[in-house]
Amino acid sequence: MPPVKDVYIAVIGAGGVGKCFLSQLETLSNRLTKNTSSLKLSLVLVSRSKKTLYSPQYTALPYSNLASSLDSSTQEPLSLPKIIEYLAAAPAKVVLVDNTSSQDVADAYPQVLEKGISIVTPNKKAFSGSYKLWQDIFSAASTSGAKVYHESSVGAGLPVISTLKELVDTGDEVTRIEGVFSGTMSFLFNSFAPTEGKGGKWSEEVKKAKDLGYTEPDPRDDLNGLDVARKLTILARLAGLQVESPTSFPVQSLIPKELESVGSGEEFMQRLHEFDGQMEDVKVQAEKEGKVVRFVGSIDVGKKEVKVGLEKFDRSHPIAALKGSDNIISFYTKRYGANPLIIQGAGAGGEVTAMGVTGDLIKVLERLS
Ligand SMILES: NC(=O)C1=CN([C@@H]2O[C@H](COP(=O)(O)OP(=O)(O)OC[C@H]3O[C@@H](n4cnc5c(N)ncnc54)[C@H](OP(=O)(O)O)[C@@H]3O)[C@@H](O)[C@H]2O)C=CC1
Ligand SMILES: N[C@@H](CC=O)C(=O)O
Ligand code: NA
Repeated sequence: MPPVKDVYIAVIGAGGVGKCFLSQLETLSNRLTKNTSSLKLSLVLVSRSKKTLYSPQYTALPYSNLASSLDSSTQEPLSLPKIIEYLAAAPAKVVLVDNTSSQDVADAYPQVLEKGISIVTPNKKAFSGSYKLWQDIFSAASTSGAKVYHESSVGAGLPVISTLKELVDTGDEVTRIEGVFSGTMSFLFNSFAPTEGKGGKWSEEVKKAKDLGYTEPDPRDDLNGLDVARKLTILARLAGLQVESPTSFPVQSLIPKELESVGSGEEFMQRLHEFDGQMEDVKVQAEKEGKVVRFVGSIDVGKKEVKVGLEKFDRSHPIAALKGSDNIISFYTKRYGANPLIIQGAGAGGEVTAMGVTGDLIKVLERLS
């Protein structure tokens, strides 16, 4: 039997996605042990915004009661530089799993990768931040040999990024990418403006989307179009466009003007119902044309144009007929011709997002030398 190779796993962020990931990690770890794999995964650190639980000697943390052990941890919370220092000193390969939506954590990826620590993440901030950060991340990874995967940053666990990379790497020419890229927006419009029936109140549907774990930690990041703009920035860059940032192209915001300067997400949620009439008008306008309204995005690679916003669709259109939090993403390419390659399914939710993260971890494990 080959000697057992240790791989240490550190998880930052234990919210909706993070908790599901930890449970999938436990299953993966047990499966490797049961199959007498040559790999042994040890969870050595878990952290939330104000709590850290870690193993100073890199022995594996137990999975039982992990959430409560983290909540009641009396260990001094480690700052990001301290976490990187701790992981860099580990006596084996390390994978950092970033399950936050933190820009600070994202900004540290180049330093993490430089130290040979691989990264898997659903966090969009690193790959849709400045173009310089994007370049620094991939150059640090190629210099150190560390791996970086972010499948769940677009379309949650749906194989969107891996598919686009394969189209590009095998020499296909991607001409256009379009569709519904937000689980939250999909859920909102499918329930607020359904193809049949009346639909619910806008603010109540927003609350439901938040309770179901579809929204960003602050739902305004979905409603202002920025979450979709981030995803399109990532896809456009992978398709070869040098998009500077998610604010460098037209993005329609659904935040009522009157609430743009509201300080907290909580206050925003409390006051949103005052402006339900605005979205109702948009819905009625589309209905007068026999259509429904949906929030979509598109990338025209040839024209170098990216845009995000509301559009009206016939009720029979595949985008109008989506259900739940489903995304639909169409890749138009030279090889696929007039009939695009289409990916459709749940685009938000803890379990499906964590699946993309765990899948990425498996890819890293397969590639670690
Ligand atoms: N939810 C979904 O359907 C999808 C989410 N994603 C992405 O997954 C990521 C996680 O989303 P989700 O789980 O829903 O969000 P949550 O708000 O539920 O969880 C975020 C977690 O990150 C922790 N956190 C935030 N900042 C820091 C920090 N600086 N250091 C340590 N921990 C931190 C929070 O700590 P605390 O618990 O203390 O607040 C919390 O545990 C986001 O990037 C999101 O965009 C991607 C696709 C789909
Ligand atoms: N808030 C996002 C979560 C996944 O990226 C969405 O609704 O799509
Ligand atoms: Na994905």
